[in-house]
Amino acid sequence: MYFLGAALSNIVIATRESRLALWQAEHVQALLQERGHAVSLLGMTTRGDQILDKSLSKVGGKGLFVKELELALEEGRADIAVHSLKDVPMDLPEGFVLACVLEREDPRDALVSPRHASLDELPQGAVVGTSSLRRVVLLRALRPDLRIEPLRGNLDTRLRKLDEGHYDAIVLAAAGLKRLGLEHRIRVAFDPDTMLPAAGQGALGIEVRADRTDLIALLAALSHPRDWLATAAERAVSRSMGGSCSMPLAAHARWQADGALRVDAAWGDPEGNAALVRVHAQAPAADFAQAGALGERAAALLRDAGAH
Ligand SMILES: NCc1[nH]cc(CCC(=O)O)c1CC(=O)O
Repeated sequence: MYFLGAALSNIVIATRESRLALWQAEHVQALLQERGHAVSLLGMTTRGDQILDKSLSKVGGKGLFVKELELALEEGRADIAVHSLKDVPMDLPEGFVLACVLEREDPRDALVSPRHASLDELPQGAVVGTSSLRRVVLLRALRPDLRIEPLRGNLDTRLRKLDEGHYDAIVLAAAGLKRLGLEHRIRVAFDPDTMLPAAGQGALGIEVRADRTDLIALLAALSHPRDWLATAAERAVSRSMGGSCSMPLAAHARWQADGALRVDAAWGDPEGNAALVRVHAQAPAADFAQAGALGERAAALLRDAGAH
């Protein structure tokens, strides 16, 4: 029998069963199949999927979406887990690593609204749905008059709640809408400089057990080194700030024409008493150490400016 490279017999991807999670898992499945690997999916429901009535930040945060998948890797029921990088905790549990970060989709936030074409066109006091503290503080800085109401659930649920008339507009990640063929629902994708994205937004990361060096070598073929370094800098901002999703924090890194990496970061006071803090830092980032140091510098600037 002949194998293409060092093909494993069958790679099992552990995935949540939301439409977006399945799309992402199938995307990685297709990329690996193109390279000659046999790949199947193991669908599972996580605690994060079951808790739909409370704000995530109150019930334990992003880890809720990844723990069950990690258990499947631990027990050998699956080999890899595909995550929206935005939902991956800054520090993985002992024994797990990110094997790669793929090329990033659109990192921007998008406004979705049946009647209004942009944020500026929303009437005074309009109701905007989002449960992201980052989006709350950024929206409040742009339009203090808006009534921001909680909105949870997967993408289809959120769009349904909008269509049922509970909100005048909602804010979602452009990447998720594009992946699910819902790009036509986007009224405007926000300029990242006005609605600074979350660390890792739009990127996919693949998690494996640290001892699976066979998989780590194989997955290097899917890695996008520049997007991985940029998102590493963003994640370093979050880690340095104490990195939970209960923090209203934005971090977005972009490569500059001169080859340096520029990180923009913002922090807002959830109580709304202090003004939005906004900083940026720029440096060459040839490796993870430099990208991490750049992110930490941006975090230090945030703290100097009053973020906590
Ligand atoms: N927090 C949920 C989540 N995690 C990843 C995405 C979208 C896709 C991405 O950022 O990669 C979303 C939905 C959203 O924020 O609207």
